[in-house]
Amino acid sequence: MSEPSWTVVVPVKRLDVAKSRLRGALPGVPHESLALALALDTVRAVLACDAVAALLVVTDDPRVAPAVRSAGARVLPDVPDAGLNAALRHGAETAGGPVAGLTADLPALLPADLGAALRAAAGTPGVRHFVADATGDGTVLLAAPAGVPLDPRFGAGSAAAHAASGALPLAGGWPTLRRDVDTPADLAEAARLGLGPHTAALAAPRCPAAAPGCPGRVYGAGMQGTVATFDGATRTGTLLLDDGTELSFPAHAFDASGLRLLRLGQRVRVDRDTAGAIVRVTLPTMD
Ligand SMILES: Nc1nc2c(ncn2[C@@H]2O[C@H](COP(=O)(O)OP(=O)(O)OP(=O)(O)O)[C@@H](O)[C@H]2O)c(=O)[nH]1
Ligand SMILES: C=C(OP(=O)(O)O)C(=O)O
Repeated sequence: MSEPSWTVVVPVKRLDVAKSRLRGALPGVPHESLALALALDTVRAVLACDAVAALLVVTDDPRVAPAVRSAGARVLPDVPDAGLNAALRHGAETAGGPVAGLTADLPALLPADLGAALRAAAGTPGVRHFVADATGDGTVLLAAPAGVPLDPRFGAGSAAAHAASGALPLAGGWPTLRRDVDTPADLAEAARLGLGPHTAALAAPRCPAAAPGCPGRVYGAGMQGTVATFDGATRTGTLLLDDGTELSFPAHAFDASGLRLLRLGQRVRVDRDTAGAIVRVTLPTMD
């Protein structure tokens, strides 16, 4: 485990105008509540990441600010209120030290994926690094070492823009980091990876039939699968569920099992809470 050193800057647009391509994705859910849930699940993962020293959320939204503040973030006003890159520059100038800009639409983000990317970004000193989104066109993370301006170029085609500006792409898999959510199809993909509790709480009740691809798909107590990967250092891993989907599990879900390790191929049961968050990965025979 490395020293936490990064300040992460997360810009959050005013909820009434944010995530316009997602409008109506969850019938019956107010759009602002969905946009807020995406941001809160992103923030939750950032704050749980062992490579992160501080989180700055740049926002003027009256619901976002108190919610992220009580989660442990520092809130900065959206100065100069000139879009995403201006907000990121404002946060980065306030930060000092190594700083990373991260989008607020990563509801499946696992702290281990973010931590691995930040550690990789520290690999080439003096250079900015970025992580492209799942399509390869956009950017989810831009990281600058101490003393190097963040110089963000988010927006359409930002992966190419960041590369052209001298930033190096990071090649790790990190599926939960690369899964930004702009459209209903993206939300279904994020659900396949495992939604954070805020988004799952909104999505789950809308999908009682647990249809494949449904954004709210939830595996209830008793869902079984086998261990596909397990990292003893982070206590996280992935499962291959019996319905053929892959599911990442966080450290606290492993810790709740009382087990000392998981073996690849081992059969396990997944317990989730009513909001859909994975609370325990355990042996099928254990209560
Ligand atoms: N503070 C701040 N954040 C912004 C602004 N514009 C975009 N963002 C944030 O930047 C990130 C990436 O933006 P997009 O994915 O394009 O999100 P969006 O503009 O809300 O979504 P669309 O309306 O669908 O384009 C999200 O975390 C947004 O909340 C802005 O003007 N100010
Ligand atoms: C802001 C970006 O795009 P999107 O709207 O696809 O999240 C980006 O990828 O830089």
